[in-house]
Amino acid sequence: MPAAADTPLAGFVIAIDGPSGSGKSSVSKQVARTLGFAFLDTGAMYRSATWWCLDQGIDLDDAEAVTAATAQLPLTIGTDPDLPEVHVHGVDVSAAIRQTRISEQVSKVATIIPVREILRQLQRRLISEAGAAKGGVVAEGRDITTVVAPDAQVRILLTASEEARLARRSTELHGRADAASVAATRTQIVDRDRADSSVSEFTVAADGVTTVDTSDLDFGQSVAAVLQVVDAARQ
Ligand SMILES: Nc1ncnc2c1ncn2[C@@H]1O[C@H](COP(=O)(O)OP(=O)(O)O)[C@@H](O)[C@H]1O
Ligand SMILES: Nc1ccn([C@H]2C[C@H](O)[C@@H](COP(=O)(O)OP(=O)(O)O)O2)c(=O)n1
Repeated sequence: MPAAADTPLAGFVIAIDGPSGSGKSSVSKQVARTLGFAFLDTGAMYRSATWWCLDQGIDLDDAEAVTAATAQLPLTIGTDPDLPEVHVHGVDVSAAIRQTRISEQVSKVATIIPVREILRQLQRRLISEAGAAKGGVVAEGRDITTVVAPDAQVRILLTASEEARLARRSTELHGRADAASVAATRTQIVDRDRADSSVSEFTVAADGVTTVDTSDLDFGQSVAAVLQVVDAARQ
């Protein structure tokens, strides 16, 4: 359950967690579009904190400095699934936060516990505001079902085999999934998930969380599978 100080969330909340490349971001966006709900990409917030620290010349191994910078993070994040723009200090960082230099370093920031608490509070506030404005919100990340919004009406762990996730990310980054491209993608998927799993459990579903395995599903089938879980909860 949420910590005592947390106020209840507004709107219908769908929380989706899972490892890198499981389809969280793309599937959650499409589910939000279909339902007319808002969408929150919490990974983009960790990426933005990383971008901000690097921009400020902060050593990412200095946990205190990273925490202090995150506490002052001048972040604006869009919750429209068709316009999930991210600005830091007025700069549109939507593309910059997806660059390899951020992907390779974001786990350093995401594994600092006080940073997680700062972003958790901000995420709960954004989920509540977006849920109130649109009637519902799909929020995705690594700890939404367990830590940020364990009180969500729907909680889903979106998984896929390592092979499927590597092939998807390789196709996204390199336009193909041959042996060399998959090998080049491995650091961004396998190593990052290993680091991230030291602070969040996103490989095994917690009590009350429904697992949706997309290994053998195409994109449309994955969206349909999530919508089926949502429909069942709304009956
Ligand atoms: N079920 C699926 N089948 C095939 N490709 C998918 C599926 N789900 C997502 N993808 C593709 O895989 C890539 C990674 O998906 P993404 O949503 O970014 O994953 P995550 O947010 O979990 O890292 C994207 O290019 C996306 O279009
Ligand atoms: N709720 C969250 C969301 C993301 N993170 C971390 C884990 C990831 O390494 C980074 C970036 O997340 P993001 O969802 O953009 O990563 P992928 O697109 O799935 O590869 O942030 C987290 O620790 N907790």
